Amino acid sequence: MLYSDTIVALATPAGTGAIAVIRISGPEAISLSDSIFASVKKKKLKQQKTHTIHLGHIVDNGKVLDEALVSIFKGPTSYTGEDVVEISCHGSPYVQQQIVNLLLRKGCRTASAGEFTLRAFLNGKMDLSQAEAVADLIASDSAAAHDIALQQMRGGFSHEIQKLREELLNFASLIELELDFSQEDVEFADRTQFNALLNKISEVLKKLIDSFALGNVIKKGIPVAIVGQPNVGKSTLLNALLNEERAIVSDIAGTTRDTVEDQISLKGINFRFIDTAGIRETQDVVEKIGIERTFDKIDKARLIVFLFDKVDFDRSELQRIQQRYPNKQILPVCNKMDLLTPDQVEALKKEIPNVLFLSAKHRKGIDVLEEKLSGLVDSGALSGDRTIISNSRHYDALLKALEEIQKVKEGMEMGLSSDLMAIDIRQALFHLGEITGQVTTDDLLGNIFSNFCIGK
Ligand SMILES: Nc1nc2c(c(=O)[nH]1)N(C=O)[C@@H](CNc1ccc(C(=O)N[C@@H](CCC(=O)O)C(=O)O)cc1)CN2
Ligand SMILES: Nc1nc2c(ncn2[C@@H]2O[C@H](COP(=O)(O)OP(=O)(O)OP(=O)(O)O)[C@@H](O)[C@H]2O)c(=O)[nH]1
Ligand SMILES: [Mg+2]
Repeated sequence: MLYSDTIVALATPAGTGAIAVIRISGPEAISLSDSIFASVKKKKLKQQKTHTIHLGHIVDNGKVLDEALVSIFKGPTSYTGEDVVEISCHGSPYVQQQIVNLLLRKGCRTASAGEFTLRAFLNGKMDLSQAEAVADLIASDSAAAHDIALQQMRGGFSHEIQKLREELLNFASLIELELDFSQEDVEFADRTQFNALLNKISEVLKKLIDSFALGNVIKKGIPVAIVGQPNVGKSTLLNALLNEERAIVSDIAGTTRDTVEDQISLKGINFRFIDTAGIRETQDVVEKIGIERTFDKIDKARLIVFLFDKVDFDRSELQRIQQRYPNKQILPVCNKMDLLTPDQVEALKKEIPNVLFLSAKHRKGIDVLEEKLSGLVDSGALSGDRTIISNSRHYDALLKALEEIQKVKEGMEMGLSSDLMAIDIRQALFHLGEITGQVTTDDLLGNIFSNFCIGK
């Protein structure tokens, strides 16, 4: 047992609810609970089996505070690996506070953010990437982000990394052993097998690294900038997409000054739409700042909806944006189709092959745009078992691990001596271990768990 103190925290949100859950973990969890709980069956929790629930009263100095259900989980078969007790009490803030205070008086300590999960990690109940996934799962607000977190929580990719790391560790030991026999020129580590392992590891690492572009974007929501000249209907389109009068619309060119943004989920993926100030030459100081912000937002966006509203729109503006952002997906969209003749529509279609038509004001064609946007996200990558990483800490560690693996491979090809190769292998092992938590520092753990909720 790593910890000698017993921690307590409210596991449900503060405030009034039907029921609130108070969570206790540590060596004294059961005895402390016994000291404040009188079960209707008159049996002590200590005598009860793990994973059982008991009805009774929470009593403070002979005074009944609440009727409650108490669940017990005996270590090591619990979430944290320690003895855990959960008190489900009535959800009044007063009752919650009284019970927590009572437990503090009896000798519990207030849990810090994420401390239950930190203990689960330190007690070997989960590895670090699984613990991080718990926080991601709680924070996930779209189906896709939820899927990624859940997969990671189940150990999807950390088990794979762990296995590869062990195989690499094996070779490291053999190669280090060769150092002891350096006079005799022996090779304990089969170089062909070792090379095959290095290739396998690089392949896995590369796949995971590539998945980050999508994973990160899914976690944060895909930023889509709506840009175009003043008055083309950008704010109207934002409102239509959000189904809410979010941005001010008027027939005065230059209405939107500051950017306005909001999220919606399309087919389980979050998109963050950013309405921007219309681009034009202007002497207005405030409008100028707004237009600068438009370009800042385009820099950060992943997709650009270029909106225009008439047949004779300024083609040079579209070209300028295409030239300035050659690596971004730009979607030309023609608004106010209600004002166009069928001939004009046909002509535009011919000129701009992938153009979409809609009428933001009349909410026509919005579904086509939505369809198109969600189609642009590589949905094939989302379905199936492919692992997607979404955590930048993992991404950094994977990049560094891959770099070291490449060094080892190059070293082998150049016939580098075992001692130098061993150093690079150790580095690779270090970075792989950072992901699963086999290598940690207090700083790192502090960083990760302080972002959790209290009670988690
Ligand atoms: N009331 C409650 N609900 C909860 C949690 C919790 O801690 N309490 N969880 C917290 O996040 C999640 C469930 N996760 C859990 C994971 C493991 C164990 C557990 O007791 N594991 C044991 C024994 C498993 C068994 O054999 O039944 C173990 O792993 O050894 C409990 C909850 C979501 N819902
Ligand atoms: N006929 C028609 N008018 C539209 C349509 N969409 C928007 N409008 C009108 O176009 C005018 C400008 O709309 P906004 O949404 O404010 O335009 P904007 O692009 O945000 O303009 P700035 O913020 O000034 O850059 C308003 O009068 C809208 O009602 C449409 O589909 N058809
Ligand atoms: Mg506007």
